[in-house]
Amino acid sequence: MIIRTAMAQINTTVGDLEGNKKIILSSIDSARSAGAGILLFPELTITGYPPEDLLLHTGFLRDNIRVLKEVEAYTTGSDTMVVVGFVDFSLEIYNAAAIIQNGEIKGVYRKMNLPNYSVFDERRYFTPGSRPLIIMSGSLKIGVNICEDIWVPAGPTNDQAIAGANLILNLSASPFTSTKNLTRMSLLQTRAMEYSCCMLYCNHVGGQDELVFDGRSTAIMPDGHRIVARSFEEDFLVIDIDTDQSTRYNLLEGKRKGYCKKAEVEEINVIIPQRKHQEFLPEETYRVSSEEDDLIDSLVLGLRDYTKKNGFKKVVLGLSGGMDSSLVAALAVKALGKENVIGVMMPSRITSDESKKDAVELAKNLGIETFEIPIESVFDSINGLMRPVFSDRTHDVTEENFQARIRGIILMGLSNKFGWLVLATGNKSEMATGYATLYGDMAGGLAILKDLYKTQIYRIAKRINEQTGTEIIPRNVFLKAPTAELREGQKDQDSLPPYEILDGILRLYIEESFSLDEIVSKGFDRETVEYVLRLLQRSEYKRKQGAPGIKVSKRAFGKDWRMPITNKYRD
Ligand SMILES: Nc1ncnc2c1ncn2[C@@H]1O[C@H](COP(=O)(O)OP(=O)(O)OC[C@H]2O[C@@H]([n+]3cccc(C(=O)O)c3)[C@H](O)[C@@H]2O)[C@@H](O)[C@H]1O
Ligand SMILES: Nc1ncnc2c1ncn2[C@@H]1O[C@H](COP(=O)(O)OP(=O)(O)OP(=O)(O)O)[C@@H](O)[C@H]1O
Ligand SMILES: NC(=O)CC[C@H](N)C(=O)O
Repeated sequence: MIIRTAMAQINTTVGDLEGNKKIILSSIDSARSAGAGILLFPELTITGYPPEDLLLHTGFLRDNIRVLKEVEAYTTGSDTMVVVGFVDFSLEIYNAAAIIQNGEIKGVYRKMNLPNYSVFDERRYFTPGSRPLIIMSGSLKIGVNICEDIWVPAGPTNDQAIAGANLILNLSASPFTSTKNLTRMSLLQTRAMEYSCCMLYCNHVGGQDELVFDGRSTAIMPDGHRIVARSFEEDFLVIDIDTDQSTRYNLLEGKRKGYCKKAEVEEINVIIPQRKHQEFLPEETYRVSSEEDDLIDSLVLGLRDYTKKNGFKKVVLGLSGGMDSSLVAALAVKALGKENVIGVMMPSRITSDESKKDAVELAKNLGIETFEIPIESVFDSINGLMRPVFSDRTHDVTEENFQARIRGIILMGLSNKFGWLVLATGNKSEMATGYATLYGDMAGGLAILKDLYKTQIYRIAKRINEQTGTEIIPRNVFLKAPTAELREGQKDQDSLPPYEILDGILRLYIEESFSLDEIVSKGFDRETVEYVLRLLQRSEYKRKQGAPGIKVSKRAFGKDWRMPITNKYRD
């Protein structure tokens, strides 16, 4: 049996019910013109994902149902079966998929496995569904399920396959991490091959606060053949699926034989149009991108969507001539175009000529507008103002931080006056150790490097230069030692262990949850590990007040990291 299927990998926006509806309706038009019998959307299509506490407002829930009804009405006169995500609402709420055809909702599936780990919080809101769903179309059986349903062992896919499903439709909102593509792809391939099923997996794409969804929606056949949509951008895949391939593989390999018991499933009937010939079965299109390319693409999409979806056009940042601000500026230009990025040089008497030269060269290479606003007079003024109070106390970190805070005031002033979003430049190594000034260089709306260790930052910056084929980020920025330039001769490495060691320790503690002793057993010096973990533990208060970042790792500071501030436990 040949079915023409379409997957709409779309970039919806949380809470933009009308905007999302427009995208859904236009995808329905595309599916109709393509002659598709099935059109699949990502998880919670109507509300966007994750809607978080909007789900606690009945007005929002009702508006989502109203939009669903409008989508339902729009399908009148068409036999394309549309599978769209929405919030089902009847006293309790369910993360659900509506199966709609010709102006009628034929059935609703409620997600059974609600993820509640990492960045997911679905049990805070949703009640789990209780029954897998099968769509019957003559001898064709199609299972519908939602994202996490396919990740768990013995989930609904299992029951649907045992009940005879030869095609599985999964609506997904699976956020990017640097290792997710490999895990996800091998999972999907395993499911398709273990159940001898054809599978359509439609993932969301776009940035939503600290999350980035990378798309890569996938059609996968029982022989493991994969057709994958574009990453980090919208896409519309049309594929003719021969569902008999599932039947043949099942007979050949006998995987479902012996499962005579009928699984507990709900059945609905929908007539799905068939085709005579398989015209669209693209070549295998699965490709593995390099970690650096994926990271660049995810940061660019995360920054672009955060900026646009929050109503900003331009961004502003302090340009120090150091690596962090150089990389943020380069990524911002990739995301928004050079005309929408403004760099501000704010030298003090400590700022070296080398730093000034590097900042100017970077700005020139990127072609961005710059301002130079020296901070010396304000610094002198605040020192004068405080002299009677500080009396004979020696200069220390207080005065260092004044400089960072003056820069924060200037950037926020530019933001207020011109409506530019301030980009903070802090990285994960700094955020972990508290090596940043609260209300100073931590000021800003979005900290795009917040989930990248300093050692990764150098690799990504190198890759940006390779991609552009020029030294956009000047060579000297790579060569000189990192410095906060808040006191004469200061180097990061005066306060922190070398970044290779620091990042190694942090990664084991944050991403792998190792204990102090376990980290030491990996070959790190005990005193250094103790020092790093103390820094990490005592700077929690800073992270709680910092700008959101973009999650790209297994565990990011943000939704994924909920350490108490007041905490006496020491490893
Ligand atoms: N548990 C807690 N809960 C709430 N607040 C707490 C707190 N513990 C301290 N505090 C507050 O925090 C203050 C200390 O924090 P803060 O004022 O930020 O200052 P602090 O952490 O002492 O100093 C900032 C450090 O970051 C370095 N830095 C700054 C800027 C850029 C870079 C760079 O390379 O990128 C590095 C700088 O050289 C210095 O070593 C305390 O004076 C106190 O007011
Ligand atoms: N002279 C300066 N002019 C403008 N902004 C500055 C200046 N010094 C610091 N900043 C801002 O404060 C941020 C924090 O400084 P920091 O030294 O950590 O970053 P960096 O100089 O970009 O990188 P690195 O840490 O590799 O030297 C900078 O990224 C920049 O946005
Ligand atoms: N929305 C979901 O159910 C996502 C959970 C899933 N494990 C993922 O990251 O892909």
